[in-house]
Amino acid sequence: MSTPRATLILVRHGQSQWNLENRFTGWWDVDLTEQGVAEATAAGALLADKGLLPDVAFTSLQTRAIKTLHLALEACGRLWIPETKDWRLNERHYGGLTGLDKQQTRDRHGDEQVHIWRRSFDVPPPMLEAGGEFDLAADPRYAGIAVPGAESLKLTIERVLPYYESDILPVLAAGRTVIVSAHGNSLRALVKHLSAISDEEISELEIPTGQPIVFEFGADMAPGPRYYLKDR
Ligand SMILES: O=C(O)[C@H](O)COP(=O)(O)O
Repeated sequence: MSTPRATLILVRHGQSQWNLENRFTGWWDVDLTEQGVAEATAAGALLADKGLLPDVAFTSLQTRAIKTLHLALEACGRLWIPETKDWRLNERHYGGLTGLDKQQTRDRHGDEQVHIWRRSFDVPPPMLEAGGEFDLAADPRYAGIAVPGAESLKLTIERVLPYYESDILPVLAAGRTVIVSAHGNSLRALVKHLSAISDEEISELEIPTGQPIVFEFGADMAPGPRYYLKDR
């Protein structure tokens, strides 16, 4: 009997309150908006409609991704599947930009600087002030974890990729259909690796909210081209 084909479904959380307010979010824990709830439910309905049903789930420690996962799984009748939450799937840490309005930050520092902070490969945003309003060091969910002060995409990749390789890839290699509900930049990290996107070209890649992206793997576990499930 042949092993079923490994399939990876990536979903960025639905619209969050700070996506709506246009604020830098990173590790700060904000909830979904009403539109975000609708997007997450629609993502699950699409999985059901296309008959692509996940058997195993992974998500971050952040409410917006966890809720997106649960809403999507409920919509496709798969709330019962095993799920693992891990900080290594968290959004990249926005450091000292956390909580700031993205437009006001552009007005203050210029479009180019903000683009570098948001989309460069290896320039991290300014460090978060320790002990300030957005310091998560004392948050019990991060007990025992060295919460970063700021992360570039490169630093994000340095924790997402080892986790993918140690925890997600073996499940895929067993021929399972895996769903990962995560964040714009933790998913850019994964897509960069799976689609072999260069450090330069990755600045162009945007991940829309609530839109399942699919990779099917070959028998050699090489990922095929990615596609949006809505287009199939
Ligand atoms: O953390 C955030 O602010 C967003 O989720 C992603 O932000 P970005 O589009 O600036 O990378």
